[in-house]
Amino acid sequence: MESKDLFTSLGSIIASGMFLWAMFQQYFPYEIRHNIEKYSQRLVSFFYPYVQITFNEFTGDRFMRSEAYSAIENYLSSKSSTQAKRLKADIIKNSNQSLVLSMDDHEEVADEFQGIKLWWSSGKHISKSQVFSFYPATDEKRYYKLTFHKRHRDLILGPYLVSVLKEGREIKVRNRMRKLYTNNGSNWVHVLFEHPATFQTLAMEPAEKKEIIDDLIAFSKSEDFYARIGRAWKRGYLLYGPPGTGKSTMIAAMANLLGYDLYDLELTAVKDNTELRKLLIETSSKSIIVIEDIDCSLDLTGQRRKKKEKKEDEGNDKDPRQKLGKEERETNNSQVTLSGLLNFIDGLWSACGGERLIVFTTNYIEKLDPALIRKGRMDKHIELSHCSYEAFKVLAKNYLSIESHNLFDKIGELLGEAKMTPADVAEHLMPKTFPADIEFSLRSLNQALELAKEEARRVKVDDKEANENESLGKEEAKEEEK
Ligand SMILES: Nc1ncnc2c1ncn2[C@@H]1O[C@H](COP(=O)(O)OP(=O)(O)OP(=O)(O)O)[C@@H](O)[C@H]1O
Ligand SMILES: [Mg+2]
Repeated sequence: MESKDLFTSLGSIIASGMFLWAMFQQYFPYEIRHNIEKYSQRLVSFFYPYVQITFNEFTGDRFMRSEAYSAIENYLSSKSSTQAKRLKADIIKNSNQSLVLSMDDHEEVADEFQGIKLWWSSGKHISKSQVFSFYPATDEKRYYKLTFHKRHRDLILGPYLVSVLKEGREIKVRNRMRKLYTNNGSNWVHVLFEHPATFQTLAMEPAEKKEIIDDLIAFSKSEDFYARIGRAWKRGYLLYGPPGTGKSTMIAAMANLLGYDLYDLELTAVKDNTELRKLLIETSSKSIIVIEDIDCSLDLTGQRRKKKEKKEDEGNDKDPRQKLGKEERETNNSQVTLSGLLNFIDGLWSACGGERLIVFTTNYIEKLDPALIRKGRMDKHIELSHCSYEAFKVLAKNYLSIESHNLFDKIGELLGEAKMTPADVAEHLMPKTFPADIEFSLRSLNQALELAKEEARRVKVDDKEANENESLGKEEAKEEEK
């Protein structure tokens, strides 16, 4: 028998003794009773050197489940599945529909922290009114009880409980259903986020991919680092490249890698900076805030575009159709400004909650205001470009489950000359029959690449001719001038 069990039995004997005392207490005057209780408590704690802490499922507010209780439940789930004899099982509705096990009522599991042994037990109180009810007891109050030796009090109450709550919360985040939020005007609405993209299925150069994954994981683990250097725990990414190169796919892969929620912010639907601030304050920690096509969603080019529009409008005022277009544009126009957006990235609010990634995407990096993309705001710039041979191999593995084929070399060579996006390559590799006709898919891609190469060559010749004609024209003009 373990020493803790021995003490537990001793404790029960003493408790029984106390019960007997209680039976007689009505015959004793209050002072004597009080003294007896006081000394018996001391006696119990003298013989019973363990400390017990109870974590109730509901504290205070009956409808709010205690955060500590659910963190402990998650923390204990892996220990319960290996140690407890009776378990409770539940399905968590995340993308994997995983089964989560926890210990049933009145079970006990042991844990160890820095060589110290401690015990967690589960139990429930049933409120008196429910005990004799014919209906299922709904007023059950569950709790976890932690027992440890009193000489470890400081260590357990400090570092151990902190680590339990932290790990429990992390498990909860990993298991929870993640959400994709979109802004409907000034409110967020959400659906379950179930995008299957992962970095494994993302087609890009392996070294570059590894660098991004390492960067993301380092960010997610660097709470203490950001606190130490006095910066808000956030990081900005700018993804740029032509359409169909995998920018949106990479964002989904980021969310899946880190287990973060996604906030897809449609800036054109935000009325002004105040509304923007409200939306951003409502975002939760462990999330990615995405603004796609940043060059299209905001008048980031400042005065330039305004002037251009004004000029256009001056000329068009007489045409009623054009006028309608102008009015529409004005009503759709968001009043969010570049400085409002910069405030959102650097502002004080961004420190609330922490652990946020901010991702902008654009097809035209050169169109963006330098203030927006300077280092510190957008910490990492990632270019997603045309499909390379390495990227093609990932796609071939994803779509056709092949890692080599005699057409691979030819396709690799053509990819170097013809510019094709991963989206186009994927379209050719997508099986058109079941089971997939590998030969057909690769040949179709090969053919498309030949055509693209020919087209690229023709464009090059046309450009060259145009340049030659231009310089010839200039020379002729000079001659004429002479
Ligand atoms: N690098 C890639 N790896 C895997 N699949 C890709 C990649 N790039 C594109 N795809 C495929 O092409 C489709 C379009 O890609 P995606 O939407 O990510 O492009 P994008 O860069 O966001 O384009 P846009 O600039 O138009 O928003 C995706 O559904 C995906 O299946
Ligand atoms: Mg996209």
